[in-house]
Amino acid sequence: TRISRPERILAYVKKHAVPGDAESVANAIDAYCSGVEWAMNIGIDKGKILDRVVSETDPDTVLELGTYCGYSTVRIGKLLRPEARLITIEMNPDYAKVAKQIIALAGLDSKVEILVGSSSELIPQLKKKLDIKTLDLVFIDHWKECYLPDTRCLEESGLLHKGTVLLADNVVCPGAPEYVKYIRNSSRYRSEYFSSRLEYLQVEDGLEKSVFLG
Ligand SMILES: Cc1ncnc2c1ncn2[C@@H]1O[C@H](/C=C/CNC(=O)c2cc(-c3ccc(F)cc3)cc(O)c2O)C[C@H]1O
Ligand SMILES: [Mg+2]
Repeated sequence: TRISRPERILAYVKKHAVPGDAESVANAIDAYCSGVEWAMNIGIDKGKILDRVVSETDPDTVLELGTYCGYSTVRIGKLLRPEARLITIEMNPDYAKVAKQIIALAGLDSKVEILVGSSSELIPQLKKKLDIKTLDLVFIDHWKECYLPDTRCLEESGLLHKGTVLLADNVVCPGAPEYVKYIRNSSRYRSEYFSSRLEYLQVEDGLEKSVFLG
């Protein structure tokens, strides 16, 4: 069988990116997905909103749900302070294998830890296994029907503090209606919608930023 789309992306990044240069890795993935074949990375337009939220939050500890090829992992990782940590959870071992190489190529492996498994199983273990107290930023970009149950799990695991930022991709396309309904109606969050476009296309999509109020 042909190599997978993530492996085709990895091959292109190996050929076109500069090792240790995270920006060139993200640019190579964007060039491939704009010019050769679409992939479900957050992309350039929503990526700029992600960059702004990460920079404004200036987090010590970040959790990402849904690594895929590691594109947003690299975009976030390159903005973090040296002592900050980014934990990213990916249930598909083949995707995790590609992401690990892309993150290493970007020179970010010292800041990033990839956990292979289901978020619903791993979130309750984060405090014990990874000595994490609380999370400053959570980027949510995995299966859309998992956004809400995992957010509830983060709350119940005591991983959110007053001011923790949740940033969810695809709240318009493909959409995460249960998550949006919950988070916008909850008195425990202050939410804001950032309108943008679906990665590499002219379709509307956007990000929902929600600050946990404790
Ligand atoms: C529960 C759980 N735990 C750990 N990893 C998990 C997990 N659920 C999915 N994952 C992992 O995240 C990744 C999944 C992401 C799901 N993202 C999507 O389905 C997705 C889909 C689109 C899209 C838009 C328009 C279209 F016409 C077609 C597709 C765009 C996007 O930005 C997306 O993130 C890979 C998967 O292995
Ligand atoms: Mg997405």
